[in-house]
Amino acid sequence: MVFMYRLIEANTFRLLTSPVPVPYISRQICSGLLSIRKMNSGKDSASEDSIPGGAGIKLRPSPNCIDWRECRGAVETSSDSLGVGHGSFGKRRSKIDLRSEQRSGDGNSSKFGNKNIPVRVKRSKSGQSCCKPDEGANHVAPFDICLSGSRDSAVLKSLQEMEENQENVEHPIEESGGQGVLRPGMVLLKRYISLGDQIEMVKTCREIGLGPGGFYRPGYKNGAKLRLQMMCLGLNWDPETRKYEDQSPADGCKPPCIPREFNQLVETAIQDAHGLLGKDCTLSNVEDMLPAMSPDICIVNFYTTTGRLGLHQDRDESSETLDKGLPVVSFSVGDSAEFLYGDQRDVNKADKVVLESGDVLIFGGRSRHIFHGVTSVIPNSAPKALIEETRLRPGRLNLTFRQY
Ligand SMILES: O=C(O)CCC(=O)C(=O)O
Ligand SMILES: [Fe+2]
Repeated sequence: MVFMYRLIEANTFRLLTSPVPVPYISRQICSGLLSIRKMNSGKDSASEDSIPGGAGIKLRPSPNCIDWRECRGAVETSSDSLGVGHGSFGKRRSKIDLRSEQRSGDGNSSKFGNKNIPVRVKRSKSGQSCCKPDEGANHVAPFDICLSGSRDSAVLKSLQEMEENQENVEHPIEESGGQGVLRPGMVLLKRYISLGDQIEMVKTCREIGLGPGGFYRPGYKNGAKLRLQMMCLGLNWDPETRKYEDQSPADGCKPPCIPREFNQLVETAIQDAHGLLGKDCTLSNVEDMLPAMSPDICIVNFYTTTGRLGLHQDRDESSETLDKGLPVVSFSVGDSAEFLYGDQRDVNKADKVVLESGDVLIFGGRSRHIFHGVTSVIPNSAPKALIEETRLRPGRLNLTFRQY
């Protein structure tokens, strides 16, 4: 009943508008201020399942993005559910201890919050929404990255298939080359995120993703769609304009904030990557190879098992960020994926690595402009306990953090 209400309400609140270029914006939404000044209008051809690059604006992100915990419109978890925000996610590690953590008995621990209690979605007591979507447009309910109901046949089927699959399949960690420096400025931390933190990350993304500025399927004006669901935190990235803006094209809402715990984990991961790079005695300053950064943007993608993303460069951040080579930090959770990367937009010339649940990939410095993409998601490869705890749909959650 509550869920029905939620769906009806979501349909009333969300709308789908085609992304419209906003050359000059000075907008105030929910006390957030952002100014965008158009610098140039360089434009490449946009195609389905690729994210073309092209920096074109100068903007100043506001620290006053929506605090999704206080202002999440129709979505609220009960006080006994997520417990997010009270933990110390990401603070716990200063040394790299990767493969062992996820495999060992305590690998599912999380300081992020209470891990055992399922997410419960209900209407906010206040019914408050920071966002007043426009009226009269198409209404689309946000995409739910988790399946509802523990007895959902899709969950049971997925768990069963996963069990069968994982009995036969060799673990791809060895095939994928393990962790380390993949190329100058590009570091892979295998199984870096503990299972407990992965679980909390899924629950948090699910909760934010069901609220204002949540998951939707991005596309272009010509009707082509990316083969993924997306939600942007901090600032919204628009595939049509390839610009960062202060509202989501799906519902007109201001993007929710990046949870503090996510940013802490990013910072710790960069420090640990520096630790790895520091083992190379010829490097006098690891920051020359891989600069540090403070993320103010997080693009959260969810790929179903047929999802993918064409080769592209991430080059829509500010010229300062790009010139300094401030890294993109990517978290993978759920099913594994084949990730391609290389110097050209050519799949035949690209290198391949399998990104598994818990992996952190960092590319900055001389690798900041690499072409990269996801060619396939490997079905039934997610950790079983993650699916059991979160009911994450078959597929892969990916979070990429950037500094504008
Ligand atoms: O899913 C991934 O691993 C990559 C995502 C990505 O490249 C992006 O969002 O720009
Ligand atoms: Fe990218």
